[in-house]
Amino acid sequence: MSRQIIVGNWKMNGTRQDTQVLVEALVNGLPASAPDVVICPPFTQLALVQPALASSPICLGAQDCHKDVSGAHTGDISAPMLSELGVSYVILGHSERRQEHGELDETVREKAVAATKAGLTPIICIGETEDQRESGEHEDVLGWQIKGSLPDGFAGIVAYEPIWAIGTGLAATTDQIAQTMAFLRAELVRQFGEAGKAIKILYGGSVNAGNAVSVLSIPEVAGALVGGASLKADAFLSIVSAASAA
Ligand SMILES: O=C[C@H](O)COP(=O)(O)O
Repeated sequence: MSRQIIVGNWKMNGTRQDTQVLVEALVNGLPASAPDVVICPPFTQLALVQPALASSPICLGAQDCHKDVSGAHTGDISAPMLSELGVSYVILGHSERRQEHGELDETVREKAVAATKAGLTPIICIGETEDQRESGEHEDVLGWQIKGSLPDGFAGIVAYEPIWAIGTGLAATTDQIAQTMAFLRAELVRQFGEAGKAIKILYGGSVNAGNAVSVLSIPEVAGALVGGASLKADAFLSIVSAASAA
């Protein structure tokens, strides 16, 4: 299997002091045989974190970007602005933005095009609700999200995050993850042909130091998108080490 990638999504957390302490611990504690590691602080911390990563293989990511390069979009940040800050990955279509901001698949797709043009690697999030999982609609929902959110020629990363597992401490079971990953791989090949085989698929949703080894050992799981556990250096480094061993 190609190198795994562990992405830490800090969400709306972190004072400057917290950030300095966390980043120093991650840089100093990163194992020698680490997988690819990306940390995604809030926008306000990007300029602070970037220099701290200068001598580290840890990459800088952002939690969203606008589809336009500039314009009358109050409160938004463009992909070129992120690129200027040394950002190389960007999370798009996270369920917390789809739900809180009514973000549509089409918007996510347009953002992915803009991010790629700016030299960023898009990490596009998809996931079903608890009701959709319980009613057996989840594969239909995920198929539509893949078809609607990923642009032609997509060469970024997909993160499968069942909404009902985010922030709950209850990750999907290894069987649920394995079945869904196999489905997503088939959908990616259906949409992109051979290129669909190379698109990395991450799992996100209550990944922690206790379940990381089992989750990251599942076929087709190319890494993890980690929320809460990414805010604690020891927990996040345990997940990174688990990826090294997977
Ligand atoms: O982006 C990260 C996902 O929302 C997972 O968050 P979590 O690890 O706190 O469940």
